[in-house]
This record gives sequence, structure tokens and C-alpha cells, in this order.
Amino acid sequence: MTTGEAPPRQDPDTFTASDFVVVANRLPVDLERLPDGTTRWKRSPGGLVTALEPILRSNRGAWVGWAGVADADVDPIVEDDIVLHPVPLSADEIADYYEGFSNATLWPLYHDVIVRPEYRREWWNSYVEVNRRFAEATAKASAPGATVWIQDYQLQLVPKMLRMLRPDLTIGFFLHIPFPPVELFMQMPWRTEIVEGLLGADLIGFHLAGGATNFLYLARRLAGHQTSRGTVGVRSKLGVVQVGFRTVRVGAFPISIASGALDEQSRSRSIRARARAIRKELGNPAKILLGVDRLDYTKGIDLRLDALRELIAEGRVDPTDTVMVQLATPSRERVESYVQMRGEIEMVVSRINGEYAEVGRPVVHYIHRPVPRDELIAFFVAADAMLVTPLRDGMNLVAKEYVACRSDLGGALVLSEFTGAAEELKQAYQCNPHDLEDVKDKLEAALTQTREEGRKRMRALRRQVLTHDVDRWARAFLDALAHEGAAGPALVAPAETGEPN
Ligand SMILES: O=P(O)(O)OC[C@H]1O[C@H](O[C@H]2O[C@H](CO)[C@@H](O)[C@H](O)[C@H]2O)[C@H](O)[C@@H](O)[C@@H]1O
Ligand SMILES: Nc1ccn([C@@H]2O[C@H](COP(=O)(O)OP(=O)(O)O)[C@@H](O)[C@H]2O)c(=O)n1
Repeated sequence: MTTGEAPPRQDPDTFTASDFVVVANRLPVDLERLPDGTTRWKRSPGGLVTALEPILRSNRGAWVGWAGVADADVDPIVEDDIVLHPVPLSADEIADYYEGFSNATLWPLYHDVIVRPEYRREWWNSYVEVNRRFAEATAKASAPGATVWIQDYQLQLVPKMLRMLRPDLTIGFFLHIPFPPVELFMQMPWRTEIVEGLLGADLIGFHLAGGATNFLYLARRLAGHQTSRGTVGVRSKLGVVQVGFRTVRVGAFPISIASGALDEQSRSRSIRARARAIRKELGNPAKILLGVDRLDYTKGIDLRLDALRELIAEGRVDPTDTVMVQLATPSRERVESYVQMRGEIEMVVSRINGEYAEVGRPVVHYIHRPVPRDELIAFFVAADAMLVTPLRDGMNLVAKEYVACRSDLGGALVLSEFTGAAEELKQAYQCNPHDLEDVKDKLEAALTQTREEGRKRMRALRRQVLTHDVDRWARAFLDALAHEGAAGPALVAPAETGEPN
């Protein structure tokens, strides 16, 4: 996606409705208003955009989403063969629907209530209103009989709303964050509306089989539908929910990255040279540790810093020869829990540097701004250990990106068991992020591994990431969506709800 340019305008009457439409809270590019009053597009943050952009580009479809700023009155535009349909949000809607219900209610509830979700009626009302606007925009952008793929927790009511407007469409929904345990989901005051909203889709996808199984139980218990029983398989063995005459299917489709392209990019001479230059700029330390995240309390940035500080204090890591780089993209900066977490992380960074840095040689380098893609890849190539320590994460594409960039079989991945990626990346140094001693032990093991051990692990990790790429994810989901009338498993009546799993 070309960025940094003024938005090209297109006569709204000349664009045609599309046969394949992706709907997501954000467009793949955000509109940026510059101080001189002009505007330009820049890449949107987060893994959803990283994953979906290549799919849509190769399918020449349309993307319905928000342009990232308030009251953006922008006509549909065509970029790289994708028609982008901006959905306007007012400043109040950004506060109530996006920062409020999406990111201070749903996000913490679906991430194990790491912070306490807030349930506010005015946020819910705004969520309903904005979901309706997305459904209407999608109905307009879709050709007769089109396939529509709705993304993520911000738009869980859109499947049902869209089905009512356009029963001719084939509708898929994919949740990019974890679907919570039943006991937590039951906190939600509007739990039945959300389950029914999702059931407007023909196929509902989750990263993990556990999320799909939890959802099946809730469809029985809250919405009173008959469902299949038993576990759901990855990319196969879909669960079913009988909604009147419609059969809704439910499955597990772990997302991935464009690993082949990334592997190739990371092998380029310029990236290799930049990786060497980074090491030199950092003072040629023996070991470089790397963290790459949106600045989010789910990512466990604070605890990896705590682990490093304690390892140094115990003499298990040498601060004169070890450097940590933490790249943190700003995220949801007006949500209170994010403001607080940023302060806490910045305090730990300065505490470590205060205690162990020398003048001109910090132990932790902390960058709180987006980093260009090439630079990020060079950091992946340079890092001896990649620290991915979320308390909970739907997938975590960063872990897969690091592996894809290590064709040299160097480096080591420390990976939280509480990421979706942990189900696939078994040869990583997996840790329990709630157990600081375990994080420390795995970090130390990653730093002291023999070359042979490291190569063996990385080879196995790469086999997984390079064969299970984002194309395979999209194909598996879209093939299942297109495949109608498959005989489903036997159904269980709502009265026989039984245990969730
Ligand atoms: O749009 P923002 O509020 O700035 O947030 C960025 C995105 O964050 C989340 O990403 C998730 O999707 C990834 C790809 O499936 C997955 O690897 C990761 O674990 C998730 O956290 C969010 O789900 C997206 O909707 C946001 O756009
Ligand atoms: N400083 C950073 C941090 C992340 N990113 C990218 O943002 C995406 C993050 O995806 P993810 O699945 O790990 O996590 P979320 O941010 O989607 O929760 C990855 O593609 C990262 O490479 C970046 O470009 N710059």
C-alpha cells in the first residue's frame, strides 16, 4: 500500500460493487492530518492489517473500514486494485465505540480481564450504532451474491445486521483476539446480543479450537440453538449451530504471515548490512535482546524487563555486554489503562538504565514510535533473542515474523504459552509469563544455548512458519466458507448444555 501521499479522490458514482469485501474496524491505511492542513495516508498499526492486506491485494476486492481520524469525509478510493470504503466516525463515537466499548470493555474481557472491563450503557449504544453503519456501508459496497469477510471484536454485531439487509450475501466472521472462557464471557451485560450478532455469519472463525468450543457452548446456553458437541479441529472438523433453517459453522483457523516474502526480504543485502550496522551502533554487544509490540498491557513488556533486571542483579546476565531493544508502537493512547501502563514501563526502563547503564551505553533502548518495515526486519535479523511474553494474545504475528527472518538459523525465540502462536511454535523457549522465575530461566537458556541447539530449534520453527503462511490461513477459511451443505456432526439440544469443553 502506497503511503505518504494525499488521498486520491474518486467519483463515488464510478466505483462498482465488489464480489469480495473485507470489513474491519480500520482500513489498511490511516488518514493523517498534517499541521499545514494537508492530509496523507500511513500504514495502520497491528497484525490484522499485516495479515489481510496481501490477501485482499491478490483478490482485487474491497475493504470497508474507518480511516483512523474523526469525521473523515472521504469518498471511496482505489489503491493497488483495492477499493477502500471509509466509514466515518465522530469524535464521540471514537471515544464510546472504539476507545470505550471495543478497547475498555471487550478487549480486557477477552484478554482474561488483565485489567477490569468497564460496562457502560452509552458505550454499548454507540457500539450498536457504529456496527449498524458498518453493515450499511458493506451492504452498499457488495455486489449481488458477494462474499463478505467481517473481522474482529469491534464488529461482532455486523454479521446479523448485514444478513438482515442483504440475505443474498455469503458472510464470514473471524475473531483475531482470544474468545474468552465461558465464565468470563458471562459477565457481559449484552452477552446474548453478541452471540446472536455473530450467528448472522455462515462461518465463524477463531485462532484456536478452544475459543470455537467455548462459543458453541454459549450458542446453546445463551441463544438456545442446537449445536454439535465435542472438540473442533484446526482447519477441519467444524462445529455447527442450527439457527432456524440456517446452519452456521464454527472453526479454528490460526492466522499467519506472508512468510515466504518476508524470508526473501530478510535475505537481501541491504537488510543484512543494516543488521550489522545496528549491532555496531549498539556497541557490538555479545547479545542483543529484542521486543517488538504495540504498547499494550496484554503484551507483557513490563515483565520481560523485570526478568532482565533480576537476571542482571543476580549476575546471570552481564549488563556490559548485553543490550535490549524494545520497539513499542503507540496504541490507544487515550484509554486510561494504556496511559498507566506506559508510565510503568517507562519507569522500569529508566530504573534498569539508572542502575546498570554507562554513559553513552544504555542497557535498554526504548523506542516509542512506529519503525519503518525494513528497519524492523533488520532488527529481527540482528537479535540474538526475541522476547514475546504476552499475558494473553490472540496469535502474535511478531513471533512468526522473527522466525521467518532467520534463514541463518541464528537467534532464539522466548515465547509465552498464553499466545495463540505457542500452539504451533513448540520449539520456542516457551514460558509461563505469570511465573517470573520461569521467564528468567527461559531467557537465560535462550542466551546461553549452543549453536547446534539453536539451529535445531530454529529449523523446526521455520518449517512450521514457512509452510503455514497467511495464504494458507485465508484459503482454509474461504474454502470452508464457500463449501456449503457439508453434512455436519450430530446436534445437541440447548437443554443438554453440559460442560463448556
Ligand atoms: O486497531 P488498533 O486498536 O490500533 O489495534 C491494532 C490491532 O490489534 C489487534 O490485533 C490482533 O490481530 C492479530 C492478527 O490476527 C493477532 O496476531 C493479535 O494477537 C491480535 O491482538 C486487534 O485484534 C486488531 O483488530 C487491531 O487492528
Ligand atoms: N514497533 C512495531 C511493532 C509491531 N509492528 C507490527 O505490528 C504487527 C503486530 O501484530 P501482532 O499480531 O504481533 O500483534 P497486534 O499488535 O496485532 O496485537 C506485526 O506485523 C509487527 O511487525 C510494527 O510494524 N512495528
